[in-house]
Amino acid sequence: MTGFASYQNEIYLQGLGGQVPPFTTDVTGLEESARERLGPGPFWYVAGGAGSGATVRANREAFDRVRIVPRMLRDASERHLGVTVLGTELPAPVLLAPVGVQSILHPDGELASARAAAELGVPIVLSTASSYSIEEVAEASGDGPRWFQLYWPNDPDVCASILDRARKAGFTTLVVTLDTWTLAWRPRDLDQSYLPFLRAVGTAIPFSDPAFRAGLEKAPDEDLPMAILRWVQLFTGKDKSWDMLPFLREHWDGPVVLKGIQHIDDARKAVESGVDGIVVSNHGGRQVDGAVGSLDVLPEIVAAVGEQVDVLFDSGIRTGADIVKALALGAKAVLVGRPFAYGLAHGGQVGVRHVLRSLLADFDLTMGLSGHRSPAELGPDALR
Ligand SMILES: Cc1cc2nc3c(=O)[nH]c(=O)nc-3n(C[C@H](O)[C@H](O)[C@H](O)COP(=O)(O)O)c2cc1C
Ligand SMILES: O=C(O)C(=O)c1ccccc1
Repeated sequence: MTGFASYQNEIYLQGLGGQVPPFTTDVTGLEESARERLGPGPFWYVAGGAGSGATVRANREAFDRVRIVPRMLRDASERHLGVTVLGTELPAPVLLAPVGVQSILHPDGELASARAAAELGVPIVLSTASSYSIEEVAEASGDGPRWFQLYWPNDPDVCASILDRARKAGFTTLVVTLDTWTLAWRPRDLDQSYLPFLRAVGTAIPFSDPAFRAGLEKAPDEDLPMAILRWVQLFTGKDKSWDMLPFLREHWDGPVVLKGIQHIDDARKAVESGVDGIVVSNHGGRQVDGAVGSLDVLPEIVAAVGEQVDVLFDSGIRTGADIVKALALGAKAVLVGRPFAYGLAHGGQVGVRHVLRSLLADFDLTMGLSGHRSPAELGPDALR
């Protein structure tokens, strides 16, 4: 076995010396064990969804309705899983999704996940709601590939300043999240009155930003409530529209990707507005309750715009088979959210690395055993 699948051999061989993996290799089982490790606030902040949780369930049900049809005697023993997406070379078509406030899961937060991702060459997408600054995460990420996720602040000077810092710190691609201009009704968080930002977690990027600080009379550590208030005002987006996208182009010289697309008309608008890619995502079911499963809309969006822009996918990826399914339906790459967040909760950098290696090994083996040597060989005919 080659590549990521070698993690399987490594685990079995270590077993001969009496060693077992740091925690489960079943990524679908991580939520349960994270619940035992985390307090109810952080656990439900990650695991919860909008409203009744119907969209979280719809995301998984969409995967369950699609099945892989394996092919035999095609010599898929050697696989090449690498892809180039928007100018970034990926060892496999997988990125770490932007996940904010990671220090609620482990004190090393984004630094740990950046280090784990860099070890494997997997890109991170750093959230605007990071618990560490852009520059701190860039240092942890080292030579690792890194993209930056923007929550678009209402103040253009703050926006330009954050983008400037991200570019200077080696972030190559900009991912603009459109679906979270305010937080959804999230009963699991509301019942506990648990919101990390109001405790100044996930505010490191603006709090360390000169343009943000210029709008404050006192530094954030001298008047925390005021700084938090300004943070809320800045990131509760009121005034965004399609015709404002050129502003981002002016302030970013790399590829621009819109995250949170679910409707084909919005996918077409994204293309018309000249962006380079989209992420078909419903934010892991955290924003609109009762929404369609993200995988359900992927094929129609790929059919509408897949020739013009790179279509990425997230929401519900938990196994190697899920990655195969999303790629077969036309995604160029997938983003993984909660699984790596649970890995972080289980053991910082080592935990994220273990989750990523498990998921990638599972993907590698599922590719081979279903008769596919590379992502390019996957199409709708691989599925039923
Ligand atoms: C705890 C948590 C925090 C998140 N924070 C952000 C964020 O700051 N920015 C963003 O664009 N998406 C954020 N997301 C959404 C993820 O990027 C991604 O769309 C989603 O987690 C994918 O679904 P999955 O968790 O089922 O893989 C967050 C998700 C979780 C679970
Ligand atoms: O919780 C989320 O889903 C999310 O995207 C977010 C929004 C603002 C700050 C941190 C995370």
